[in-house]
Amino acid sequence: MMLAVLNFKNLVDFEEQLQFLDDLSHADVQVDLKISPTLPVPNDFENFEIISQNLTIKERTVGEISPSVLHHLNISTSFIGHLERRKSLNEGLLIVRKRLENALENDIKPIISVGQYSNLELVTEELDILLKDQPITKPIIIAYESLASTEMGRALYSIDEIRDVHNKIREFMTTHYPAIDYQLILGGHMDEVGSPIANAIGYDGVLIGDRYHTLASFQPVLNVLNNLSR
Ligand SMILES: O=C(CO)COP(=O)(O)O
Repeated sequence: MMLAVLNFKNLVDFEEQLQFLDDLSHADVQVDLKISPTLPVPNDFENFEIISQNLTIKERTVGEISPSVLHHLNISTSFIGHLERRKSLNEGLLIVRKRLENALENDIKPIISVGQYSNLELVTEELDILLKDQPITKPIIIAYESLASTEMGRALYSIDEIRDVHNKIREFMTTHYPAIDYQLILGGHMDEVGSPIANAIGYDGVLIGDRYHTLASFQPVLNVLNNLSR
């Protein structure tokens, strides 16, 4: 089954997000769909999973989402170091590592985002900095995102490029972290055209941002994802 992660981001009106969730709860969803609204809401929908956009560090701090809040909402998956968050808030990899430690300690499945640099070698270096010596014993999700494509609002990569990234990350994980069970997803202007290509290359799923604000606008993508999952 394809994995599809939908991330609403902070500029999408929250009422609109709630309406989208409600409409989706009545829709035909065949794909493993995970959705992160700006504010986490209880994970009690039947045909998709609510996940968190962020998770705090272990030390005492203010204004961030704690594992306890997520457990209360029955949420068990969270983004760790989403690329745009890291860039806009100038957040370095060491703090992302601390978020990951907190996720692992509290049984929260991390979606680890990489792709800060477009250079292939740097993608696996970034991944290595995050994974090194972390006690990962349960499945994780690795999201590679073409950050430039998200920022520019169009697909800036060629099929060869996203295939190279896919093969490089798979090879790196097999060589350096053979014990880690992971799903690899692709982000960066993914839509009804890009999703089948990602699937054909071998990605386990796609990461989609805030370009769709209503079920009606998302429906063509959902139809394609449903078909890929059947
Ligand atoms: O950042 C993303 C998802 O979190 C991807 O955004 P786009 O789908 O708009 O490129």
